[in-house]
Amino acid sequence: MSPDGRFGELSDAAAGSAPGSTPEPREGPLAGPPAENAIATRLIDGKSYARRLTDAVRADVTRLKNEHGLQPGLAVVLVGHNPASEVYVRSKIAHTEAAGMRSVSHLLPGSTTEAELLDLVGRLNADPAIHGILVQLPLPTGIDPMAVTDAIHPDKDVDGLGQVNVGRLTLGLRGLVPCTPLGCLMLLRAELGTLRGLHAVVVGKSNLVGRPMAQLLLHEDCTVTVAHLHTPDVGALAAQADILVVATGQKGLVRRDWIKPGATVIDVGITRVATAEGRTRLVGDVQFDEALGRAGRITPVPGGVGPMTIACLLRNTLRAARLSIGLPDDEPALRRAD
Ligand SMILES: Nc1nc2c(c(=O)[nH]1)N[C@@H](CN(C=O)c1ccc(C(=O)N[C@@H](CCC(=O)O)C(=O)O)cc1)CN2
Ligand SMILES: [Mg+2]
Repeated sequence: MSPDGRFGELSDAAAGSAPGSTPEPREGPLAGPPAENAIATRLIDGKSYARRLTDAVRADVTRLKNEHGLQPGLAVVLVGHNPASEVYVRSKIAHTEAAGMRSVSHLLPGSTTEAELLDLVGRLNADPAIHGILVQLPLPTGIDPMAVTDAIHPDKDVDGLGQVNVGRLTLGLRGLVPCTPLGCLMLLRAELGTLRGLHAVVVGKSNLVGRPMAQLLLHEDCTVTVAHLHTPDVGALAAQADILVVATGQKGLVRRDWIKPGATVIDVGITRVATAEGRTRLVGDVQFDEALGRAGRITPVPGGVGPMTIACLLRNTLRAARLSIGLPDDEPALRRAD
């Protein structure tokens, strides 16, 4: 982000807002209102934002190949058989290839040891054709995720989870930012324009989402409250939020009275549940039907935050490749915390 707190040109364009401007209310799907005087809740179409970001990345990849003979390469590592992780990894590989990047995948058995995984990461660190390395989480028990994410070279750490990139984000220095919170921020900026002065409540304190999300919102000059499942009366805190980001993995945690009327709600949770018809469907951490008519804007599940995670992964990989040959960073530095 630039000194005025905005993302660079690509991110702004992809997320649909002109640099420095507050976007006009735009047309989009409106849900509700279920009752008179209720708010017409706007659904934030993450799929559409992600498509635009992915298109922009694909165009930049073509330019990078034509002008510099460089094809960005992403290595994805999956250990063991977790059905959800297998879906995400397949999707990452397909999107990487569709963006014109080189995709390398390592699908390892659940019996893989931490030492074997660290050895693979070391080889990928040394491979000049690989610009981004991603180890899919969660890892099987017995492998320390911190040790593995931290073994990835900081310049190839496209998940932004290693100590160096976490430190850079905290200090407001340029670095690679975790994909899901980066995607949430792009959605928020595109929908709301400046976030300065807004009260953001982040429910969830994971290294993957909650903590980096809070840091990003602080850099936007939000007042940030971080709550989690052990926070007493978390609903009353949430109800003070102009921006409510929920990333707990507790399906349906957020009820209607947790939402300040008109607030923007970003639902990061994804849980697969069985339906009465014997099928399955995905639900978020927010009781979606209760949020309609109450929230000003909300990300649906599916089709909200999830697609932005993969689009931001492509964006981070492109950035890592450009930086590897000394091209200027098109993502301006984060604002430094005072
Ligand atoms: N190393 C990482 N591991 C994990 C990450 C991550 O960012 N890095 N995030 C999640 C899983 N994830 C990507 O890995 C991910 C989750 C969800 C989606 C997504 O597009 N969801 C869709 C629905 C997909 C479906 O039908 O199942 C949506 O919400 O619309 C993409 C990526 C944990 N692990
Ligand atoms: Mg999630």
